[in-house]
Amino acid sequence: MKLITYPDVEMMIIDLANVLAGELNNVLFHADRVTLALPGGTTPGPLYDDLCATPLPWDRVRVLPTDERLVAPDHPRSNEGMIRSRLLTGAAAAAQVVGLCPGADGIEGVSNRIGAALPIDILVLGMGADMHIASLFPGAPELEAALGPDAPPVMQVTAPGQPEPRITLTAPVLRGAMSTHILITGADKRAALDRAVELDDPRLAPVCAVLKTATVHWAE
Ligand SMILES: O=C(O)[C@H](O)[C@@H](O)[C@H](O)[C@H](O)COP(=O)(O)O
Repeated sequence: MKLITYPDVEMMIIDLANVLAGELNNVLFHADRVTLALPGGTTPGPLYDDLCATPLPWDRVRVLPTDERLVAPDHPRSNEGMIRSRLLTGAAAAAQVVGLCPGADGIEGVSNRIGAALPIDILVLGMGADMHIASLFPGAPELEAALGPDAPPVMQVTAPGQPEPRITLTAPVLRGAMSTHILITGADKRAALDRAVELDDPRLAPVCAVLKTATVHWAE
């Protein structure tokens, strides 16, 4: 794990947006398309506000939410909706979002749809103070299966304490990313990160599924 500590959140956002722009361009230098997996939640919005202004061939960028609440894309709690409103604007309006919201073809259909966008090239994750990433929550009955080497690429899971069930990319897909960034702020999440490093067990701290190869970006 590499940990970068920033003097403030604004500096962290500016730096990470630059890093992501560089990584996206590097992939696009030798590939037709690039898959960028992004979290929902409240932290990454300002990152998307910065990133969307980056001049790059956004029409060759596939954006994959790391997870989704089981709500319609136009619902205020939708991660896809948040990503569309904060990232798919300006230069980045031409990017393609591959959503996780199941249609009539259910989770099978989601799995088929995201297949063409895998493996992930560049992964950005948030983390909860309970050490969850995406919607891999400690204590969820489906966690063991979602962490396993034979997990399907995407699963519907329980999210303890959350208002609705979730759809999440599973650990093998997240671990398969070429580059992984974890974006966290505040003392609670910094303490949670230290706890995860100590536990070193994804069944107790799901972030451990990707931590060893991740760059963690943190500001108070
Ligand atoms: O659906 C979601 O909410 C996210 O994908 C989730 O994994 C998020 O990254 C963490 O819960 C941190 O959320 P905050 O950024 O709101 O603290």
